[in-house]
Amino acid sequence: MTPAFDGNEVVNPEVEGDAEVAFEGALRPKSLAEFVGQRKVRGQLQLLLDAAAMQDRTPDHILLAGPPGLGKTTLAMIVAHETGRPLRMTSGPAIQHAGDLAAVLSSLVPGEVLFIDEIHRMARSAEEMLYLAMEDFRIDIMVGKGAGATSIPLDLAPFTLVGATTRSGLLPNPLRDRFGFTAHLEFYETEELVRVLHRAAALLGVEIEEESLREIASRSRGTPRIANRLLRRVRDFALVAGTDATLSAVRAALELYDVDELGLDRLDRAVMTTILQRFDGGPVGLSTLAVSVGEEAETIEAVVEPFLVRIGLISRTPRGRIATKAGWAHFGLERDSAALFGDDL
Ligand SMILES: Nc1ncnc2c1ncn2[C@@H]1O[C@H](COP(=O)(O)OP(=O)(O)OP(=O)(O)O)[C@@H](O)[C@H]1O
Repeated sequence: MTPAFDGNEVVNPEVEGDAEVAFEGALRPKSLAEFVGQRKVRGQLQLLLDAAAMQDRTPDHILLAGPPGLGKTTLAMIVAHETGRPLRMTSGPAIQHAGDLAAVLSSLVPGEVLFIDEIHRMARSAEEMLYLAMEDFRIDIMVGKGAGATSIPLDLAPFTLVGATTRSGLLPNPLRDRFGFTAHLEFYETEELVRVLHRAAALLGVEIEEESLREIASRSRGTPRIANRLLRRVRDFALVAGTDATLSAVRAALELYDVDELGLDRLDRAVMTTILQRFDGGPVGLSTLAVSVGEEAETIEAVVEPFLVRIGLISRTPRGRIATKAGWAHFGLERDSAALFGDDL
């Protein structure tokens, strides 16, 4: 279900209207050479694809792990494009029974790239079927029930599985072990996002100055998807205001959309102020935090936390999340004096 538009869709990777999806599709790089950043992963992937091509076989299965919007779907598409094979896309939540997976696997053509997004959310029974499929390109189809049940082996066409997950820790070891290569995607540096934005601005025909691109990049939570969306919001802002996309237009647009100088959005700030004020800096457990801000624990863990940890505003401890010195400072608070500020920062 697509949540209602609340003016914050620009920085919430969970919200995707049709226009946003079409926009993303148009901006996706088609080859590894066009893919910005993630230098190490690109090199590793290139080697894997080249070796498979030299031996005329399907590339090993690939697991892509990392927060939303860093390019997992894009990389899956690139694997298909670079190998010249068709791509089949599905997602963990769509595979609720082993039969759902059997239907997909049995219809793959030789060499096809199968992309399973959110692979950690697949049904357990399907996971077990996938082990055999990944290893031996074979599945066992169960026919009948109870004492009369028999399993019929079915050979599959060789395929490359590309799995994507925001929570690789949730994948069972037997599944994780069957991937020949796991790529951990990292948040992007500002300079890399500037390159992503240059490319997007050229493709969208947006005229924008270098310093404006840099400002957008530095406030994009290290995430290309967010950078591209902010660019679109800035373009809209400049269009409606009848100005160029100058630095001051960028700042005004980002202020309008509640994106602060570090790129924190409304949910990031809600999490931070809850830790700082309601729990006096923590430690606070994930589920308590999720209830307090009215958001799913999974969203907090996969979307909000990785970035707050990366920029050093919180740290994760066995007892829960705690605000760091920098976290207190960013909100103009100090631990001892925090209690004086009440709940409405
Ligand atoms: N390295 C990159 N260079 C240029 N553009 C990128 C790069 N990575 C991602 N993008 C752009 O960011 C957008 C989001 O990327 P993508 O959908 O691949 O992310 P994702 O990791 O699959 O996210 P999710 O897990 O939420 O599906 C796309 O429009 C894509 O063009």
